[in-house]
Amino acid sequence: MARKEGEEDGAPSRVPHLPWMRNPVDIESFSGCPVEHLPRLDPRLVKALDRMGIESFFPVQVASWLETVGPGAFERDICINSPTGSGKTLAYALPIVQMLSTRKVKEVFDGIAPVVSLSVGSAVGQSSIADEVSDLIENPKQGLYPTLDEECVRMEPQTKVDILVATPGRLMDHINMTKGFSLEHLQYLVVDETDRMLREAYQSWLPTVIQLTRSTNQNHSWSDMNGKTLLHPLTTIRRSGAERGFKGKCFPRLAKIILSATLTQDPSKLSQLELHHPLLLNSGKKRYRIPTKLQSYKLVCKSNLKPLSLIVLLQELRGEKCLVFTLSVESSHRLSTLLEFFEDLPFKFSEYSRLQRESTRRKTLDAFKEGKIDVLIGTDRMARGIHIDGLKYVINYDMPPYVKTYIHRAGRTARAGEAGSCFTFLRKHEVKAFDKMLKKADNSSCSLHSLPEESVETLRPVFSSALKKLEESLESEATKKSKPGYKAPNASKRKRTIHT
Ligand SMILES: Nc1ncnc2c1ncn2[C@@H]1O[C@H](COP(=O)(O)OP(=O)(O)OP(=O)(O)O)[C@@H](O)[C@H]1O
Repeated sequence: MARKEGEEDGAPSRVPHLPWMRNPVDIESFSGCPVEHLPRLDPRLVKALDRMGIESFFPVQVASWLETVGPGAFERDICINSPTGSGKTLAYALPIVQMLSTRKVKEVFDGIAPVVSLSVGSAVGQSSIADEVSDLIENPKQGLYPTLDEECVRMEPQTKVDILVATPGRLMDHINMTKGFSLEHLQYLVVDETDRMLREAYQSWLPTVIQLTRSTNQNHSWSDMNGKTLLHPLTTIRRSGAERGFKGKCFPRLAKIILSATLTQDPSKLSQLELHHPLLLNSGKKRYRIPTKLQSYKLVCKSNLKPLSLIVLLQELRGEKCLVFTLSVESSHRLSTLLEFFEDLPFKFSEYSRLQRESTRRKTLDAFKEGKIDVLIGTDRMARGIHIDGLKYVINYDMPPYVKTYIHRAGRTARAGEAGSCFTFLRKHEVKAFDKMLKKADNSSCSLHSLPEESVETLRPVFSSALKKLEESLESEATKKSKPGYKAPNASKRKRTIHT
């Protein structure tokens, strides 16, 4: 039976299930490295990194480079378990861009088509599927192969990007429906946020991708009338150099990098990835690691006073950008509606929820990034993949259920070596469980933070009238929803875009 997230949160000393996880490469034994000192880095990439303001590499980036482009030569699939904000994106993007920039098939393409540099496409459901198709698929140009007998060659549309950034749902949409969309030349597969990706089946996206890439090189060669091969398709030469352990398996292989801040150890989940002699790069000794410059605080208060304590805490933070996490969309909505009935709060806040239209969510996030909103109230949906420059504070309005949840929520701050703080509201009886949960991670010390009682008390009179208004407001919303013909803001969108 598949384990739930919390069930595999073993004690710190627990021996990992899989032999290859027992002796990881310790990312912390690497130090940062100035960009120009990284061996074999293409000078064009040095310039690009300079334009991006990157002067030196973080340890995870150095470790990953050495195992892929460096002496490790990508002989093994790479599994990276490294904290939030530690720079995992560049740790895989840089080696892949460098390795693809020199691949043989590119030279072939360059010779026959006016494409010179690598192109990156996305299939993430942010634009319509039709727009994505036109960005990703090249329709055949007549006369591209003038020497071949037109009758022998069926010119099909084909994928025109070198690197595709995709969400599983949209990827599956293209696999199933887009003519000419093919993964048969895939050289590298990166699965970021691996633990989450493996938890969600997304129409079996992973077995499908692996299956589609397995039969490369064998299928289509073009023949003349006598069966003589005229031209092999423009297949990618996946890897050259030493390879290990390929008994009967396809070669060259599809090389993989998987990454997470909370990498699963569950063998049944990891086996779906069909990793090749995996090598684990791990940060520190423990399985979970909280960023070094993250300060954790707990605030103990009665549940009926939580909204007031939150307001007092937000007043203390003086309008600094802050994310507030609740356990459900309903409680996010309840909390933000309640706050609306407090006048003159010294911070601007907004709800951020999957119940809102995607366009509303995007506008809210932009306003937050631009500093027009100080506080976002939402659920764990905000805990993954969101990077907001200068975000210093995260508040767990509701206690996170698992240490992994804590790590991803808190990890929205204290990124890229910056300092940040995470506050967690707890009821008295939750304190013990919370302390125990945090102990599963490195750097888990957590101090008690108290709020001035008188500040909470001064808000009490407004609180009772705000609560009354809240109940009225929620009642009127419920009445609206129960009327025939009511359509939830994102109902139609959800139907069209599955699982993005
Ligand atoms: N070498 C570097 N120098 C300066 N900034 C960097 C460097 N590498 C990455 N960054 C910045 O650090 C931030 C965090 O990087 P990234 O999003 O890749 O972290 P992550 O490890 O993937 O985090 P998460 O697990 O939360 O997704 C980004 O703003 C990125 O631009």
